[in-house]
Amino acid sequence: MEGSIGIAMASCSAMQSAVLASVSFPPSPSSCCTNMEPCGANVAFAKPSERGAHLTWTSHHHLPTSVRSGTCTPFPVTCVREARRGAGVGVGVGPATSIYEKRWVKTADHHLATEARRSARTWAVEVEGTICRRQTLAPSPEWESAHYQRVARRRTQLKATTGRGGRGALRGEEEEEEEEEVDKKSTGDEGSAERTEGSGNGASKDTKGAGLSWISPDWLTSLVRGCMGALRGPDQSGIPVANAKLDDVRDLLGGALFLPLFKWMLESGPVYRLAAGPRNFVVIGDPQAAKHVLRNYGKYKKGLVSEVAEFLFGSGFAIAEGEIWTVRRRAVAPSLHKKYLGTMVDRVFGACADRLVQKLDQAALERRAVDVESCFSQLTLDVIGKAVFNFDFDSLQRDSPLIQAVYTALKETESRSTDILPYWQIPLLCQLVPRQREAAAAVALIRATVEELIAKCKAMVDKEEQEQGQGNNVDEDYVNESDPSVLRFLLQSREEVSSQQLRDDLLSMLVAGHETTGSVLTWTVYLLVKNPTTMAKVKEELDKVLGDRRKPNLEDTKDLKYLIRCINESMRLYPHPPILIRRSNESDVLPGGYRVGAGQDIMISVYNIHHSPQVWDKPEEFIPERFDLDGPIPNETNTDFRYIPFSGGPRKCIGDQFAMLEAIVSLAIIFQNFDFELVPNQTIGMTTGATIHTSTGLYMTMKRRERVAASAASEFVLV
Ligand code: HEM
Repeated sequence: MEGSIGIAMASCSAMQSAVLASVSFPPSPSSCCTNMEPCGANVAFAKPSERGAHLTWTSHHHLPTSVRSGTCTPFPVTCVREARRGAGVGVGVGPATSIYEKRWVKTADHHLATEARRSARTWAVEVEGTICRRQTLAPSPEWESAHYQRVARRRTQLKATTGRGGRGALRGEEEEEEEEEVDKKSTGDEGSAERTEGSGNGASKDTKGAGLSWISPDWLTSLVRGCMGALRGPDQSGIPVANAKLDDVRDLLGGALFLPLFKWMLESGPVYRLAAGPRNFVVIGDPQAAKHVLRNYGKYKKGLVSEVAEFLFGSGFAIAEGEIWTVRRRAVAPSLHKKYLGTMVDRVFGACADRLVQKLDQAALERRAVDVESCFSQLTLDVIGKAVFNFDFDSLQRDSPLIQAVYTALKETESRSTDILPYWQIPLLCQLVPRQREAAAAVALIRATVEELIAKCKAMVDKEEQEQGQGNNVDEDYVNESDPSVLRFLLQSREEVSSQQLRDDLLSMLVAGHETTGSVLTWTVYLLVKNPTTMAKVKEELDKVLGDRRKPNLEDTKDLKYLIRCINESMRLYPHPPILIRRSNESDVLPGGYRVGAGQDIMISVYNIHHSPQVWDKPEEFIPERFDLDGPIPNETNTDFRYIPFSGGPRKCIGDQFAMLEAIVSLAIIFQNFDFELVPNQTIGMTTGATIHTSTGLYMTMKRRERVAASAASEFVLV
């Protein structure tokens, strides 16, 4: 029913929660579980060859029992196959030590990786007779583009000198391989014979208009072309169509949705059409077009995102439209006022970060590696629990099923946005499909938790009012001393609101404020640990501004300018969410002359804008100094929408200041206390829920910093 894309997604979403690990070819016994924690549920292997031949297991259930049970017996990789595009599995089969496929597959591990990367094919790994892993290894767009241009140039030269420039003109094994790839790039057909002259790097960019750009060879694009052409006549939009291959789409569905979008931007330009089956998206990677869409909220609504996330957010204002959104945003936004933020800095952010320090302290003593991504997810859940509900999830100390539930639900929203058929609108099917049952259970858990917290707070407010006869008047900067939470503010202000609406609004805050900030912390730490000079500057600033004090206050946060720039730069490189979704209410023309029809689904790829070489110098490099230290904190307005990590326009994030303060305080406290080191030989892949996650965790070891080692005792008390 779902079609191939839906099926790929169903299995992928199940895979996300599965144990992921890296292996090398052949896996070495000594690599097993080194430096990883803990064995069993988090089995990981990290032993790359020098050429990076590690591959990732994506299905826990398919791992051999010995591994699943955590005994970690080394196991043989018996066979590697190539899964051919569109043809299922099973072309070349051979033992891992002598893999062959057609004429070019070599024998040892690094050859496999090189070849797989070069050809961007889908590889499957078979262990004990079971296919464990299937993943496309794509070459980097830069490599790919340079590579194919080089081959095309050489062919042209040869043609000029010898009159022969077609297939077979270049000699030597490697050259033949290159030729074959050029052919595939040009024609989109693996078995095809002659390449089309002049199709160079294989991109089907249409510089003259959309009509020509419908030349995409892939069947999906062709299908859409046919359907749209039949329904609407020739395309007049001026929007080129990305040359999306089925393998690209598989990748897109399996993990990091935003990565192929970036690849296609390099091929097709900053605004292009993605014809993913019957649904098609206009993908925007241009700041001016993004500004136009985000600022004109009347013309562009949330659209698809509201449809696919309704099962989670209900009528919560994060996805609501029209009157409900206007009224509820107006009611909730004032709760995050300046005095409230100061209270959070003093009483919540520092206290929660200090708990993390205690947890890391233990690991440092035991010289144990820790998955800092999980730690930050726990930290931010604890923070948002206190900040919104005055409830202590204490997830840093004990497992909270809520974290997994939030992740499962968000992953489901992402999956729904690219399912070919919205089968999840049929209640009966939802009960039958395991992915839907999991999602429903996750939502039920989140809702029950929020309802319980609201009920408790309501009872408290009623009791106090009975005892003290308090009125309903709430000042603009009202903060209840014993309970400074958003929930308390809202109950005290006695807005007319149904319990269900209140539940959905607070659930919106819980979900929107938890994963996002956790991911910002994760990637900022990652980038800083990878850039020791920058990290040294951060620590120097911390020592200068805070001295021996371990508790930054609201004023201090303004002086931690370099740390703030590091966070800004981290959110440029890793925006959360990387894609914003909108739908046009009416026909419109985007800056650049691109025409969109009414009802057009749109993806604003924040990732594309933030990584575009047309927008940023050295876009792939981590350079906090690119943002002037004495200038304003970068935002959508002062960068003219070149930098939009919190979106822009009326639906901009309401928690931006909250999140920045939380990140500054948490990182300040953590870096005051520890020096971090990356566990070597990890593959840090990316995948998405609503934010960018690592695909296998981010493992680090840490040491107490000398200067604070003596004062390990906590200063903070969580109120
Ligand atoms: C660094 C952390 C955060 C990032 C990167 C972030 C990012 C965003 C972005 C990009 C949007 C707009 C989505 C769109 O335009 O479609 C958004 C909306 C929203 N965010 Fe955040 N957010 C963060 C933290 C928070 C926090 C801590 C809260 C709550 C305390 C929060 C609450 C919300 C809400 C309620 C919305 C929906 C607003 C509306 O539609 O009116 N966010 N966020």
